Amino acid sequence: MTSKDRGILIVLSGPSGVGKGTVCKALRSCTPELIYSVSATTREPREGEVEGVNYFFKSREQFQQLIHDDQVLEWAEYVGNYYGTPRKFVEDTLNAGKDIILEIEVQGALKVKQKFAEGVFIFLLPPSMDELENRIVGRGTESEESIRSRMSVAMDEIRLMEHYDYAIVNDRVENACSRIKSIIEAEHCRKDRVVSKIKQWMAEVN
Ligand SMILES: Nc1ncnc2c1ncn2[C@@H]1O[C@H](COP(=O)(O)OP(=O)(O)OP(=O)(O)O)[C@@H](O)[C@H]1O
Ligand SMILES: Nc1nc2c(ncn2[C@@H]2O[C@H](COP(=O)(O)O)[C@@H](O)[C@H]2O)c(=O)[nH]1
Repeated sequence: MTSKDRGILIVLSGPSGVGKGTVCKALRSCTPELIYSVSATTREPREGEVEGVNYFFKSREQFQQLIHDDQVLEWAEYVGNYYGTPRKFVEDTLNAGKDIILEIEVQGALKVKQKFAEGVFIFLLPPSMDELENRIVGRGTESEESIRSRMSVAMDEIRLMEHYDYAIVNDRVENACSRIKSIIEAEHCRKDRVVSKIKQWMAEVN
């Protein structure tokens, strides 16, 4: 397998509450071949969250050890907690030729971009800032303080949108999901990815 036959790394970012998790869930149900990267975090589990499904929940000491052992591809401190992407799972998935999606905040996404410039970086936007706040509040998982912090970080995150390849408004989940699906399909048809496969076939024929 040539390096070009690796899977595609897709990074989905956007402010807290915009709907990344909801859109990802919809995407995964209609694209079962797409692999989802489960992050590690030091934040407390929310009601219903399951270890290894939503996150790998860690103490701060355990998380610092992961960083020390170079086991995270990227990490960031967000509203008082650490979040990071386990490195090996991502690398193994890509090497197996499968596509993987990371649902992460902006600082981490920019670190991934430095390492995987060929990745596909998608920014999810709310229809308006009022709607963003409605969604965070409506989810009912955050304290007043957490909502304030997340809304204030959201403005800084949106300012960094220019570093992304695509920007999608999450007006309706089905629309956002089908736009992301189209992006992934188009990325599979990028000339450089296809040309490397053709070259491989030609080398095998000769
Ligand atoms: N298109 C949409 N229209 C209306 N509500 C939505 C839409 N997308 C998501 N929501 C709702 O908004 C809330 C936040 O969504 P979700 O938890 O997926 O956001 P998130 O970006 O993953 O947040 P976080 O980064 O904090 O994990 C949820 O209650 C979800 O049901
Ligand atoms: N840099 C990273 N950010 C991550 C990762 N996993 C999740 N996140 C982002 O953190 C915020 C808050 O998440 P929440 O579950 O507490 O609401 C959100 O933007 C997530 O996308 C990660 O591995 N690295």
